[in-house]
Amino acid sequence: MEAQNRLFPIFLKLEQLDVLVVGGGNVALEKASAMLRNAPDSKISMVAPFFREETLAYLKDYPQVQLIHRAFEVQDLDGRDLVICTTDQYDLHVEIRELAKQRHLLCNVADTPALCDFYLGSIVQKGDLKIAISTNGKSPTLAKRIRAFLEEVIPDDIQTSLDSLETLRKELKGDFASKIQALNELTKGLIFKK
Ligand SMILES: C[C@@]1(CC(=O)O)c2cc3[nH]c(cc4nc(cc5[nH]c(cc(n2)[C@H]1CCC(=O)O)[C@@](C)(CC(=O)O)[C@@H]5CCC(=O)O)C(CC(=O)O)=C4CCC(=O)O)c(CCC(=O)O)c3CC(=O)O
Ligand SMILES: NC(=O)C1=CN([C@@H]2O[C@H](COP(=O)(O)OP(=O)(O)OC[C@H]3O[C@@H](n4cnc5c(N)ncnc54)[C@H](O)[C@@H]3O)[C@@H](O)[C@H]2O)C=CC1
Repeated sequence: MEAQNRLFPIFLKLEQLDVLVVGGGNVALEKASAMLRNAPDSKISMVAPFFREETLAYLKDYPQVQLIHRAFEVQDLDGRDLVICTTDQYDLHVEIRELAKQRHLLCNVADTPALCDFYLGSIVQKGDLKIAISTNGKSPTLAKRIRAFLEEVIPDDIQTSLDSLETLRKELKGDFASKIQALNELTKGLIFKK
């Protein structure tokens, strides 16, 4: 079947990357908190002439997040891996997107999908299990609803299964193919029957 949603999801180790958020308002808070909820040690810098109180209050618990209190300047992109634009300045976002392309750094423009190299997803977290949901940009609200549904139906003790499987995985002897076969057998009846 041909893919309808052609986005390719990956799971980033944000503590090893350097993220710049341009803007310090509501959307900046939404995107920064999405990263920090998942990766509390994320290396993030935020540049804005004005930071909303709510943003500052939230960031108090994350002293590693660097705040730069002025308008964006080109050198703010130096050494970054990702840039997320959240201001109310469309022309600035177009300019940053262009600068990011030249530097081969990935760019998200929160309110303009056409300018994005990647989208943030809705994230389900249960211990080590993490599920990222994308609606291909069509309805973030539906993504949020599906997240809430999955949070509800996935058992909280899924972590126990994961821990047992990790132990087993380490203990299993034999070649690659026989390990796969054993793990497939073991997990057959584990969850979600149709
Ligand atoms: C393309 C994308 C780019 C990106 O931001 O990466 C994007 C774009 C836009 N969002 C807009 C609005 C809203 N976004 C949310 C919420 C979330 N948005 C998120 C991701 C994404 N949003 C990416 C696609 C994800 C996908 O494929 O589904 C989530 C999943 C992740 C996160 O942000 O952490 C997070 C839910 C997290 C959760 O709770 O689980 C809500 C609802 C709410 O806040 O309750 C609203 C208001 C209601 C509405 O409009 O639907 C607008 C309109 C702007 C305007 O009107 O001007 C645009 C621009 C446009 O669509 O043109
Ligand atoms: N608030 C929301 O939930 C949503 C907002 N939007 C859109 O997203 C944009 C941003 O919204 P908000 O975060 O609510 O606005 P906001 O007013 O809370 O924040 C805008 C931020 O951009 C910063 N900024 C402005 N010029 C800058 C520059 N040259 N360099 C660096 N930072 C700069 C401001 O200092 C401020 O921190 C708006 O265009 C809005 O229409 C879209 C969807 C939802």
